[in-house]
Amino acid sequence: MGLFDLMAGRLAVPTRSSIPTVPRLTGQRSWPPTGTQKKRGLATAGHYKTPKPFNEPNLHYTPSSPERQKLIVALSELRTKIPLQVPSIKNGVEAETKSNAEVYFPSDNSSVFAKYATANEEDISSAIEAALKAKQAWQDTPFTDRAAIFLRAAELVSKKYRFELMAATMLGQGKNAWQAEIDAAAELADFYRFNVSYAEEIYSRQPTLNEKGQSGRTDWRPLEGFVYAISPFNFTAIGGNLISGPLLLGNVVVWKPSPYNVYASYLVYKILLEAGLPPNVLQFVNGDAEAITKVALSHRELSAINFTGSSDVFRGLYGKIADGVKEKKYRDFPRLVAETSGKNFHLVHPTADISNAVKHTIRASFEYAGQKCSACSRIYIPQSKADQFFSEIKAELSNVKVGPPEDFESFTGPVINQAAFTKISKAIDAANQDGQLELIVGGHHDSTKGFYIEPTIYNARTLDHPLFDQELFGPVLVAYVYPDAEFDALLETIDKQGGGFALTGAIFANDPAAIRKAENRLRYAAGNFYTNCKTTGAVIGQQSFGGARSSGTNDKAGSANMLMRFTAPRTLKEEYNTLDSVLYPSNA
Ligand SMILES: NC(=O)c1ccc[n+]([C@@H]2O[C@H](COP(=O)([O-])OP(=O)(O)OC[C@H]3O[C@@H](n4cnc5c(N)ncnc54)[C@H](O)[C@@H]3O)[C@@H](O)[C@H]2O)c1
Ligand SMILES: N[C@@H](CCC=O)C(=O)O
Repeated sequence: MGLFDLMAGRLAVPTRSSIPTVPRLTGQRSWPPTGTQKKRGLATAGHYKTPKPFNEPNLHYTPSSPERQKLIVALSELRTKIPLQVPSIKNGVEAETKSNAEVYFPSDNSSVFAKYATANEEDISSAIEAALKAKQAWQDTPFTDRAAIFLRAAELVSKKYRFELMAATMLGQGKNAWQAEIDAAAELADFYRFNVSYAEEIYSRQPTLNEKGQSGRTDWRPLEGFVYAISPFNFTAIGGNLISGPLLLGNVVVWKPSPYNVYASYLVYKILLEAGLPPNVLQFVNGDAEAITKVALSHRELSAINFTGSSDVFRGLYGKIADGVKEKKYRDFPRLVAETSGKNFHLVHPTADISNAVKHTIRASFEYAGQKCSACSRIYIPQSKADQFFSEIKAELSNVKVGPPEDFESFTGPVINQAAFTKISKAIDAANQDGQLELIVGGHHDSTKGFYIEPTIYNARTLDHPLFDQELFGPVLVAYVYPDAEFDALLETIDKQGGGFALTGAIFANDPAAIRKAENRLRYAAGNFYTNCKTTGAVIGQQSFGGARSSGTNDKAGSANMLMRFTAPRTLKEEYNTLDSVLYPSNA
């Protein structure tokens, strides 16, 4: 089955063959392009329109569905290869592995999930130089061909490798089937398809006015040096996206994924090679985050950072880059693009449908153990509805199973690692003893086998409790019950608290005036604000994603705006006439 069959929408039957190791990739194109490939590119004349992007239809993994069967097979096949190996890669080929680091299963903390090769300073410098060397050929590659690689990758993600990517995401990151589906299958494919159309949209932005006898163009150049992408553990799609926007626009990228997502990221890297990405255009490096970053941030040709992770890490990067700029270390002022932490809120109005608000809150706070930057971790409930809210949420939570990702009944999985478990369990232990907090539900943790935290809700007696400001990144929700008449004043408090973050927020109400009031007063409290809907679950192409204040640079993942940050536009003007004289008529 070729690319065009896939693009025409004919479904490939997912095969259960696993992704081959890097040197044995079947579909990899040779690079630089051979004579034939070059000629084929040049023979194409016309303005190419990329296919209209669409959201990958979700599969639902119901008990007797074929997709559940395929996923089970993929999980057991992956398990036969444990511990999974992630080699170091040079020039797109597996290199001799110098040292190995290990990561454990979040659901089984005594078993190694994957081993990965760590790069030393010299390896990172070589990776940067190799990327820079590959840059000219890549940026000269017609957009049609760059786009085709990502469209092909979207097909590989959503079909041939769907279940393998999901299995890696489930075992490595502790996601259940649905969470893996919306991340590693759907969102990743969506990013690739939509980014192609965003890039096309940018390229089509051209001057519309010209003097007679002149023409103008905008040359949407890639940035001049290299982009350094650093991705978090919690979404396989985020790493895949951080690299794809810059690459599509002709940039070269050095990618350092999270160690806690290392294997799924490796699969993404290999899929891109199989889809035809020239090997050196993307450098996949693993190892000590600070050491790798030190080399990248010392390089004169660092042109941008594309970061997703915690605000504190980003603050450190920002500071180091600012120092470098002051010292004239860089040729450019490096672009800083970051999506970071949140302390996201649900605001329940007295007119809200409480049962609906309860269900959305459980999904927003406890799906994937609260490890989404968008997870709801603070909620404000009107006094008149508090009893109903708490009793319904307790009843609903009694049906929520906490357990390993491979158990299809599990709703809340483990948290990612020992550090996360220690941080969250300490906070719970302290909260359980805190006279200002009433435990509504949960409050237990257990790391005997995996890193499990029970979905936990506290009702705070005061609005100034520190839990309203601290991002725990776990399944812990703090509530405040407000007097119904104090809704307006509460809006001011919600805006001010939340640790300075401003990522996502939601109001549940059936009063249009209250909804508009909240939208207006909370204008800067969230980059994504939803009505009668949970704070999580932005869909690419529908809700571009990101927040300002301490939640990032708000360039919005899933938008042309984000891609724009990785271009250095050049303005071109051409005159077709000659000058008759130096002096202007007004000089007479
Ligand atoms: N806003 C968003 O879109 C978004 C999306 C996902 C996650 N997040 C945030 O990410 C965090 C969770 O992810 P995480 O635990 O992987 O975050 P993290 O900040 O610990 O790590 C993110 C990345 O930075 C690297 N890193 C860590 N320390 C570094 C250092 N000193 N120098 C350079 N790189 C360093 C890590 O290895 C990883 O690749 C949460 O705060 C969450 O809110 C935000
Ligand atoms: N975009 C995702 C969150 C990504 C961060 O972890 C959502 O909308 O839930």
